[in-house]
Amino acid sequence: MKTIDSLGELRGKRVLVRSDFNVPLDGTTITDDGRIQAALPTLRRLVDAGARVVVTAHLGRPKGEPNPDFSLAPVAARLGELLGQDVALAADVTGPSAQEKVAALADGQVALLENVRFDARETSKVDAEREELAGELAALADAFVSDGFGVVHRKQASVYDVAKVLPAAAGDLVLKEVESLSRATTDPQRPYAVVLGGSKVSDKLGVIENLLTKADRLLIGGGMVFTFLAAQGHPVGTSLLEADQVDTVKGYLARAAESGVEIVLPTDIVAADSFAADAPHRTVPADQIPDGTMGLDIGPASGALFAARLADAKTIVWNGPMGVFEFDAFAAGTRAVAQGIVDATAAGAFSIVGGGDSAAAVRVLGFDEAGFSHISTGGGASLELLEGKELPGLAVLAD
Ligand SMILES: Nc1ncnc2c1ncn2[C@@H]1O[C@H](COP(=O)(O)OP(=O)(O)OP(=O)(O)O)[C@@H](O)[C@H]1O
Ligand SMILES: O=C(O)[C@H](O)COP(=O)(O)O
Repeated sequence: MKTIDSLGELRGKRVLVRSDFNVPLDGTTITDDGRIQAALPTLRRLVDAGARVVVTAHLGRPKGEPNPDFSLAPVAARLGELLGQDVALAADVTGPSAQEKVAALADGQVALLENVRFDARETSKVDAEREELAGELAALADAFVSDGFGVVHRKQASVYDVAKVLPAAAGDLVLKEVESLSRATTDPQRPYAVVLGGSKVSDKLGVIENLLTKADRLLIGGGMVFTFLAAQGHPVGTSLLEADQVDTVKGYLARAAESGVEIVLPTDIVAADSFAADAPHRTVPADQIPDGTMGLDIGPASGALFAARLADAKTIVWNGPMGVFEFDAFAAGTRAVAQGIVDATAAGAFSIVGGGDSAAAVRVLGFDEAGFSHISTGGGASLELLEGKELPGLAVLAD
C-alpha cells in the first residue's frame, strides 16, 4: 500500500484524513476513547509536517441526515485535548461551514468535519451518488490519508471513492493493523485458537465457516453460544438465538469433527430472569438452561475451561465478549478469557483482540493493554481480513 511518504512535501498542503471515531458514548460522554488515541500517531505526524489537516469520520448509524445525537462534537473536544490544540468542528460535511473551517486552517492545524453519515451519499449503493460526495470531499484537500481501519471493509464515499480522486495513502494505524493481523493469517504459529462471542451472531457465524479451514480450536462464547447449544438439541430458554442458522451450525459441527478442528463450547451458563444489571441469576449446566431464562454469561467452569484451552496456544484471535460484561454480574466470563489470553501471551503466544466492544471490555475491566500483542480498532474489518476477504478501503490504496 502507498504510505504517507509517497505524498511528498506536506507543509501547507491540505490533507484529508479518514479516521474511525465511532466511539461508545453515554449521552455526550465518551466511555472509551481507544479509537481516538489510536488515530493520534498519524494526525501528529501530519501536524508536525506542517499539513493543514481535515479529518472526516462517522459516529453510529444516523440515517443519512443530520441528527444531534450522533454529532462528533464530543470527539472534537477530546481530540483537541489529546492533540493539545483546538480542533474546529464544521457544522456540516462538505457545505459552507466545512469550506470555511478548512480555509481558516494554518499549517499544522486540525479541523474535523461533522459526521459524514449525516450525508446519505456516504453509504449509498449508487456509485454516482458516492462519487459526487467524494468529489466534494476531495475539493477540500490536496491529498487523502486513509487511517480509519475500523471502516476499511466499507465501500463508502469517504473510505473508498475519495481515494480514487486524490493522491491517496494508508495512514500509520492502517499499516500497523494490517501488519499485525497478517501475522495471524499468513502462516500462524500453532496451536491457533480463535475465541468468538458478542451479539452480532449472524455476522460472525459466517466467519466460522472460513476459520474451520484455518484455526485448530474455536472457543465459542457470548450470544453465539445458544445457536450451537440449540444445534446440539439443548434448550436455550429466551437466550439470543439465530433459529434459522441452527442447521448451518450443525453443518459446522460436523465439518469440525471431520477436519479435527476442536470446538470448545461452555459447560455452564449464567442464566438470568431478564436482561438487566440486577436480574436474579444462577449458574446452570449449559445443556439445562431453564425455560424463561436467558444466558447472559458463560459460567465459572467454562471460564476455567476456556483459559485452559488457551494456555498452550501460540496464536490467539479474540472477537466478541463472552457475556454482557457491561453489567458487573455478567462480566466474569469475559474477564476469565481476557486473563487467559494475557497469561498465554506472557508464555509466548501472539494475541489479537478485535472488535469495538471487546477492546473496550479489555480496558473497562482494567486489563493492561500491554498484556496483549495487538488490540485492533477494527471489529468487522479485522474479521474480514482474517477471513481473507479483499477489503475495498485497502484495495483502493494499492501501490
Ligand atoms: N449472552 C449474551 N446475550 C446478549 N448479548 C451478549 C451476550 N454476550 C455478549 N453480549 C453482548 O455483545 C456485545 C458485543 O458484541 P459484538 O458482536 O458487537 O462485539 P464487538 O467486539 O463489538 O465486535 P464488532 O466491533 O464487530 O461489533 C456486548 O455489548 C455484549 O453485551
Ligand atoms: O464500529 C465499527 O465496527 C466501525 O466503525 C464500522 O461501523 P459500521 O459497522 O457502522 O460500518
